[in-house]
Amino acid sequence: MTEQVRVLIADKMDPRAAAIFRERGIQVDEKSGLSPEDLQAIVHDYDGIAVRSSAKISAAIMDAALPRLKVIGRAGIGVDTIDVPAASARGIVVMNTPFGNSITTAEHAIAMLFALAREIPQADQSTQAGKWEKNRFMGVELAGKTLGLIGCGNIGSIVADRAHGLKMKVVAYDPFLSPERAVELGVEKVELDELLPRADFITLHTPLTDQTRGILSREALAKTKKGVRIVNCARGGLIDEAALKEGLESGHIAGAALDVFAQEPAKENALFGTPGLICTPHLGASTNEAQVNVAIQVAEQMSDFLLLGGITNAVNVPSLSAEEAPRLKPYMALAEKLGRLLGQIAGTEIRSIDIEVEGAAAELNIKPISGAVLAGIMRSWSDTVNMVNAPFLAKERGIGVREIRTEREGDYHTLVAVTAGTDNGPRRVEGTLFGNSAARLVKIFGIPVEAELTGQMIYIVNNDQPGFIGALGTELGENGLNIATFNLGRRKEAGEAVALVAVDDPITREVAAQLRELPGVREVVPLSF
Ligand SMILES: NC(=O)C1=CN([C@@H]2O[C@H](COP(=O)(O)OP(=O)(O)OC[C@H]3O[C@@H](n4cnc5c(N)ncnc54)[C@H](O)[C@@H]3O)[C@@H](O)[C@H]2O)C=CC1
Ligand SMILES: O=C(O)C(=O)COP(=O)(O)O
Repeated sequence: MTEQVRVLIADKMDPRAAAIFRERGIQVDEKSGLSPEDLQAIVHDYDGIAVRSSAKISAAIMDAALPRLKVIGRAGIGVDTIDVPAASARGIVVMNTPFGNSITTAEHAIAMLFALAREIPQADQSTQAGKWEKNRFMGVELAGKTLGLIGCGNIGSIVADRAHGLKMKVVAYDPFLSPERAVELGVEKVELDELLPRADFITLHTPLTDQTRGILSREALAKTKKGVRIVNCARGGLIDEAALKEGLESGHIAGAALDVFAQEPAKENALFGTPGLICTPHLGASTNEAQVNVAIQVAEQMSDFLLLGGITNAVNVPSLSAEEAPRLKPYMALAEKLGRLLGQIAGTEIRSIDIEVEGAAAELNIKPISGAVLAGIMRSWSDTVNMVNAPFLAKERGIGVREIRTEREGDYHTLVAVTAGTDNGPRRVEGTLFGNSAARLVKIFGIPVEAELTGQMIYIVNNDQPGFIGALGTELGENGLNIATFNLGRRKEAGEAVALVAVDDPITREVAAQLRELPGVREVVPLSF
């Protein structure tokens, strides 16, 4: 009986997320506002955890959630509250919903621009306090001003579009923005050092990474135009908060509108009360529309993954649609078996891995196939490897991986070949699918052999000589090992031969040693699949 799939919604989320999980037969618990300790205490019971930005998912929480946890779903964009490298190393998929709240967040940035330009929060407070300070509040127009975008991806592009509607000139600093895309968006692509002194308003729209942390540093802020107004609806760590406070106090910076803070929840912050500062409590994504979008998307994506193996919007593993997944499944099983075979025979000697797909296999997404090969190879070294962490582990061990696609068909309508580069030269295995589903090895180290890779097996290389098969059968029989299948191949008559023998029970070290003593035997490797 398969175990009930369970998901924890660990943050406040639109009820549609839970409804979707339930509709799809997944058991769901909703527990927002837990302390890290309380979260850590309960996570072992779940296959998936859905979060927004409040529940932080650290390596310690993942460790407590293993071996069961398979996926962390972010109902939103930023994954900086999830330790993604730790998830990758542990084989846990992390997915987000990259578009669901982008319009809403861009609109918040525009709202902040207006709030800064006309001091709306301050004027509101003063008016409701009965002061009627008509002469105190003198704003600036947005029309004709230069908006400097730092980060011009999904949200930055929407902000640019809205700013054009407001008749602003838009310049953007984003090293990954292509000149063609900049033209398409009608923005002028500039370097940061050019943007800083030119912009009347600056808005930030990058993720928080090691490269972007402190991008508006003290030095950068010093290069801005006098009277600049700054909006941050991206991440707190992007601005040096102490330098921002000084800039506001000195009057060099006319205003700053912050939705996000270096420390959240920001119940205390040295910036609070500084003249010209406007704050909202990380509301960028908080509209009904955005929350419905991200809740539905995250629940659909996580359910597709947990129930069907489909991967959408994962940030640490290539995508695989729920439609593709069933077609790829037999190939991934074949790829994993070929990998396991190589891993057990060539073991830790492997320095590089070439994965080739030919014929029908070449029409498919190669990434999951190569992920399965790597997982198969490395599973002989560690049993916590899966296709998510295998590419990272390969990289960590300095193993070069190449993927090669050949459209033409050879002897088989579909073929997956894996070549491991070792200190003793290349070792190549090839496999196909019979009837589009049954995995078969068809060639091992240049020798044609047809074998199902299953259960307990022995791989034997011997000199092709009369009497060997009889002697092998007798030796196995004397050790109480029943032969299930016997697959033979040879390079040429009286040359090198291989046998892949499936047996009903595991082969002990002692039996393997006895087999090595048989006349003409060159190599014996017990295998398990
Ligand atoms: N306040 C809120 O509630 C929300 C905040 N966000 C934040 O907004 C960020 C941006 O979201 P999207 O536009 O959807 O992401 P995106 O990935 O579409 O765009 C990010 C852009 O930043 C650029 N970038 C990366 N490194 C850079 C660097 N060193 N300098 C300049 N640009 C750089 C990228 O090239 C990319 O174009 C998210 O990562 C998230 O942290 C997102 C949604 C809601
Ligand atoms: O999507 C994002 O990156 C956000 O910052 C939104 O955060 P939230 O889901 O509102 O906690």
